[in-house]
Amino acid sequence: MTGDRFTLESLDEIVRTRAASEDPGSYTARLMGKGVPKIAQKVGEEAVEAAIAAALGDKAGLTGEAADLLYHLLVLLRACDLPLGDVMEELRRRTAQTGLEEKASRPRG
Ligand SMILES: N=c1c2ncn([C@@H]3O[C@H](COP(=O)(O)OP(=O)(O)OP(=O)(O)O)[C@@H](O)[C@H]3O)c2ncn1[C@@H]1O[C@H](COP(=O)(O)O)[C@@H](O)[C@H]1O
Repeated sequence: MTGDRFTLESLDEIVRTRAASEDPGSYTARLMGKGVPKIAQKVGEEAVEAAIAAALGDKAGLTGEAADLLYHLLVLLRACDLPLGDVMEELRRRTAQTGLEEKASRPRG
């Protein structure tokens, strides 16, 4: 049974609907209204909080911070008009090689 499966795509669909809503009670709509730089800042903050929770061995904290991070990343992708599917396709493409092979194929900066 897959009907009740909750995936990143499910959350992305919720974000899409709420971002387009003009509901004053929607955090998503309010955040979208603040623009890309503010949303990007939130992603950075949530990433740091998740990293700190992990470093402290705080598994419950990491669960919450990782959820915050993934949610805010989806809002950022939407604000940048970058479909989640494009990111998933990039991840799918990388499954053809190991992580170290992929790293070696990156242009050197
Ligand atoms: N998954 C989430 C989710 N995770 C975290 N958050 C919000 O992200 C915020 C992060 O908290 P912070 O303390 O870091 O930020 P803050 O102080 O509230 O905000 P700033 O003043 O820093 O901008 C909190 O307000 C959380 O409620 C989320 N808000 C919404 N969702 C999902 O989006 C759906 C739609 O939400 P609305 O758009 O609010 O209807 C919800 O039903 C959920 O499924």
